[in-house]
Amino acid sequence: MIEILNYIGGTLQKSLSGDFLPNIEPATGKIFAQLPRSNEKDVALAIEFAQKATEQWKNLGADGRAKILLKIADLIDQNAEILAQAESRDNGKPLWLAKQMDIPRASQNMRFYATASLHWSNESYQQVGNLNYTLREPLGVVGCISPWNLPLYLFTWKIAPALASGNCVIAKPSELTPYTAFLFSQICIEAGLPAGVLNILHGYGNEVGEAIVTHPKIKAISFTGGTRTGARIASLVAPQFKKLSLELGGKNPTIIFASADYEKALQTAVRAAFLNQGEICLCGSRIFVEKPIYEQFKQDFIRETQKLKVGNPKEETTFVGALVSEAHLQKVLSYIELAKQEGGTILTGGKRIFLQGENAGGFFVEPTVIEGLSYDCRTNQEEIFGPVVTLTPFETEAEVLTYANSVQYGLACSIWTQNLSQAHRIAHKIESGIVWINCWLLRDLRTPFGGVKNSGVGREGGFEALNFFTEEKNICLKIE
Ligand SMILES: NC(=O)C1=CN([C@@H]2O[C@H](COP(=O)(O)OP(=O)(O)OC[C@H]3O[C@@H](n4cnc5c(N)ncnc54)[C@H](O)[C@@H]3O)[C@@H](O)[C@H]2O)C=CC1
Ligand SMILES: O=C(O)/C=C/C=C(\O)C(=O)O
Repeated sequence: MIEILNYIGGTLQKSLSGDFLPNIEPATGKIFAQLPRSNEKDVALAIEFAQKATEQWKNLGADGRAKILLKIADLIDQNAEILAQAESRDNGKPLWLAKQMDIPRASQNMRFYATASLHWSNESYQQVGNLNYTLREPLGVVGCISPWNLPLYLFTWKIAPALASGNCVIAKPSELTPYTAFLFSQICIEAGLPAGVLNILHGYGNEVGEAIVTHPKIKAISFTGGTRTGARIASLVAPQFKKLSLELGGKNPTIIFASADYEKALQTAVRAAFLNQGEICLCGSRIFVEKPIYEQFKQDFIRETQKLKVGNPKEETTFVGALVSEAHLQKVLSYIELAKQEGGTILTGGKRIFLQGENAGGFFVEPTVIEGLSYDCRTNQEEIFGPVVTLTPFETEAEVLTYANSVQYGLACSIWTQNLSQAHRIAHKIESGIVWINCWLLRDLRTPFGGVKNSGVGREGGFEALNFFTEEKNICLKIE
C-alpha cells in the first residue's frame, strides 16, 4: 500500500490526527494508496511554517526564486515517466495522455512562471509636475485548491504563479487524485525549496479545504473545480474580503458551419468531446452543426466515436480510460438516463462497460452521442463532465448563438468556419471567456484564461496570475 503524506514545514508527515483516507485506482476499483485526512489543526501548523518562511522567500527576489522553480521544472522532466504512471493510475486517464499532456504541462507551468516573473514589471504614469509609480507586493500566505481531472497540470498552474510572485502557499490537491502532488513534494525537497514555502495538505474539501479557505491568515484563494463548490467557497471568503480566483465548470459549444474544413472539424470535435474521458472543463459537450452538413457529419461523428477504444489506461491504443470514481460514473450514467427521459436518442454508446481481468471493477463508460434534444433541456444545460455529447442542427447564426449562449456557463467555445467575418462575428457575440477558431485547446500560457457567467471569476495565465497573487500600491510623487 502506497502511503501519501502531507508536506508541511519542509517535511513529509501524516495528519496530526493520524486519520487517513483510502485512495482508489479508477481502472480497477481497488484501493492502492492511503492519504492523510487532514483538518484545521494541520492547516494551523502549515500556516505557522508558511508565515515563518515569507520573509526569506520574498527576499530571495525573483531571480533567486526562479532558480529554485526552474530546478523543480527540471526534476519534473527527469521524473516524467514515474509521474505519468502515477497520474494515470490515480485518475484513470490513458498513460500516453499523462505522458504527452499532463506531465509536460506541469514542468512547463513551473518554467513559464519562473521566467515570467523575471519579465514582469511595475507601471509608471508621468504628468507635468508629478509621477505615479506602482509597487507590487506578495500577499503573504495564499491557498490553492485544485481538482482531480488534470491533477498535477492544474496544481502547478496555480502554485507556480503564487510562488514566483513571492508568496508562501498552502495547497490542497483533490482527495481523489493526491498521488502526483505527493511526488511533487518530494521533488520540492530535492530541489531545495526552503521549508514552509510550499505546504501540501491532503484530505476532504469540506474538512481541510474549508479550513484553508476560512483561515484568516490566508490572503487569497485560487480554486479550480465544480461551480457548486466555487459558490460555497465564495460565500465563505466574502466576509473576510479575500482575493478570490475561481475557475469553474463549462458546457462548451462546438459550432460547425458548412464552410468548415470538414475533416479537421470532425476530428477535432471528436477529440474535444472525449479527450481525458470528457473530464476537462474545456471539452466541447454541445455540438451544433449547420443543417446542410448535419446528416453527413452525424454519420461520420458516430463512426469516429465508435473507433475510440475504451480500455486499460496502460494500453497505448486506449483513448478513453476510466472515469475518476464510482460516484462520478453514476453521475454520468444518470445524465444518460435523463437524456432518454428528455426524449433524446442515443446514437452510440450509452452504457457502462465491464472489462475483464484486472480492470473488471473499473469505472468505464462508452463514449456517448445523443441527438434529438432541445437546446434548453437539462442534458443540454448542466455540466456532465464525462464522455457524453449532444448533436444539434442549426440553420442561422442567430439561432446557433441563442443555443450556445443559453447556458449558465461561459467558459470556452470552438468555432469552425472558413468565413473569416463569420468567425469574428460569432466570436464577438458568444458569451465565453475563451474562443478557439478552427482549433481547440491550443494553449499559449501568456493569454488570459477563465470564464464568464457561472464559469468563474477572474483570469489565470500570463501576468494576470502574478497580478492576482500580489497587492498593488500606487506612489505619487510631486516633482518641484
Ligand atoms: N475543472 C473543472 O471544471 C471541474 C469541474 N468539476 C465539476 O464538479 C463536479 C463535482 O466534482 P467534485 O469532485 O465534487 O469537485 P469539487 O469542485 O468539489 O473539487 C475540487 C477541489 O475542491 C475541494 N473542495 C471541495 N469542497 C470544498 C470546500 N467546501 N472548500 C474547499 N475546498 C473544497 C476538493 O477537495 C477538490 O480539491 C464534477 O462532476 C464536475 O461537474 C469537478 C472537477 C473539476
Ligand atoms: O490551462 C489549461 O490549459 C486547461 C485548464 C483546464 C481546466 O481548468 C479544467 O479542466 O478544469
